[in-house]
Amino acid sequence: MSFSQILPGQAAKAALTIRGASLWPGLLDPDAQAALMADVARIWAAAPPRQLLTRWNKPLSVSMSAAGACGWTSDRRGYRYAPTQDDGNPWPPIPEALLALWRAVVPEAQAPDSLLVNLYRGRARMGLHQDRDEADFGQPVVSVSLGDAALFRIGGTERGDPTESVWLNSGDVLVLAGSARLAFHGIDRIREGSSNLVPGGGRVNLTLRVAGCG
Ligand SMILES: O=C(O)CCC(=O)C(=O)O
Ligand SMILES: [Fe+2]
Repeated sequence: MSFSQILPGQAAKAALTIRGASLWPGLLDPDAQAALMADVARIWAAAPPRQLLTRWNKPLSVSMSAAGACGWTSDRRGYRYAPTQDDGNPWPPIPEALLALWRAVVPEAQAPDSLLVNLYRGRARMGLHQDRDEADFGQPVVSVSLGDAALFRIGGTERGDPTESVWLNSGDVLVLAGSARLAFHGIDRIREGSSNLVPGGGRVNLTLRVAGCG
């Protein structure tokens, strides 16, 4: 993939901002999206997606997998980054194409040590939340959308702050950094069948973070 040639120029100029978050619509072309989907299939072969339980013993509607030195997980003990899968196996590596994308869009940041792979099907959604299980909020969060479109909502650093919504489409890249790093955000719904990129349908979201385990 040719991120290293295309991206630095584009990454400097192509962003829209929404509540302080940077959005690059369509940064990944269809070939890059298909190659990333093949990377996701390899991650799923080593770490199958599953509906994690919350502290309240309720399953999340999104199915999750992970890659990297640690993987975000949830169970009755709460949310955390785990150094291995439940069966003790290591998480698969973060795909090289995503590491290259990270370097292109957030060149000043430390390398990511964790990738969360979210699968949304049917009525899956993600309630408004902050990403705050990481060690250093000075490091950004980079998220890539693949497959069906999703209605993304973002507000401020207080739960009651006003929010704005935008449809995220396949190939879009979003960065939460600076004042938006701790912004509340979530996914209200997906538009099922709006893409056929994901085998079996739905939407995949890839979120790269510096958890602090690398
Ligand atoms: O699916 C998305 O676009 C957002 C996912 C997210 O916010 C998260 O996994 O923390
Ligand atoms: Fe999040």
